[in-house]
Amino acid sequence: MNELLVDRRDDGVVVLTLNRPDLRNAMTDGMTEQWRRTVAGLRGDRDVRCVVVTGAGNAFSSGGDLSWLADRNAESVPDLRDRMLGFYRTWLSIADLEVPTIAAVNGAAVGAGLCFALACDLVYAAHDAKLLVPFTALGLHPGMAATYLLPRAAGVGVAREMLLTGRTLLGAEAASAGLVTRAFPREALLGEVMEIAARTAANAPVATRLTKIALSGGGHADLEAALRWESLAQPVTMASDDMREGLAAQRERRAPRFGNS
Ligand SMILES: C/C=C/C(=O)SCCNC(=O)CCNC(=O)[C@H](O)C(C)(C)COP(=O)(O)OP(=O)(O)OC[C@H]1O[C@@H](n2cnc3c(N)ncnc32)[C@H](O)[C@@H]1OP(=O)(O)O
Repeated sequence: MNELLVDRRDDGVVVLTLNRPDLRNAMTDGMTEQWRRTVAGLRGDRDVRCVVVTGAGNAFSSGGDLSWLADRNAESVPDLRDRMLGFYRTWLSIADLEVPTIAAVNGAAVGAGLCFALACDLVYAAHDAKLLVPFTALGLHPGMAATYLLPRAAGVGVAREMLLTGRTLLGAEAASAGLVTRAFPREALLGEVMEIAARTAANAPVATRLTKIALSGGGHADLEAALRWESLAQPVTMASDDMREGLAAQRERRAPRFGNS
């Protein structure tokens, strides 16, 4: 079974769909391996301008495969540690892509599935999507960088409540709490996300990649570090054909035609 669907569109947007709807897109070993190979193929591909991830059926992802977890009793902690590190790093490699990444959370996003969505640059959720991280209810310590990604997205208070009590947020509440970027009615979600992705993909590629790098460090950098980076990166784009094209398009009231560098 193809557990990860890949749709490459002409506008530079690639849509990756987790495809085990019968298990609510649980992250099985097969899907994890397909994800690893697919992301490796996208890395450095200059035709790709934006990556969208979503789930087939009515869920985004139900997270770790519960039947896999149930079979783990006999393995040693060091062996499991290696496997879990590989599992986390494979899925979170989405954060290493240089182009903008967008999660379209079309339904439930649970545990590792929610963390995976939060590793994207932008997270759009259906109003009624259930978002939760019930690790401790399953007798588990959080994984997939939950203790890093949740506080970073929504603040320590929201992260504490979700991780310690297991509280479920619906997409609309999650948007108010800052956990996700914005929420849309379920039937409108994918259309809205594809418009946002197309707009993002149409922006100047080098300027976009440099902006993503700046934002990923920017939250932690001090003002001086931000100014040092910007005073290097902005002149790089000032010297580019893309800026000349962007200014001409603005003057001529037309859509810009950026190069592929
Ligand atoms: C290391 C990583 C750890 C973690 O990620 S911890 C978190 C683990 N995940 C969970 O605890 C989520 C469990 N699933 C759910 O809460 C619900 O599902 C949903 C809210 C995601 C969706 O609810 P609904 O649409 O009502 O579906 P349904 O009837 O509960 O499930 C349909 C089928 O999907 C299987 N399934 C659901 N989640 C998982 C999973 N995470 N791993 C393996 N199978 C799963 C069920 O068992 C069932 O199967 P059948 O039709 O044979 O009864």
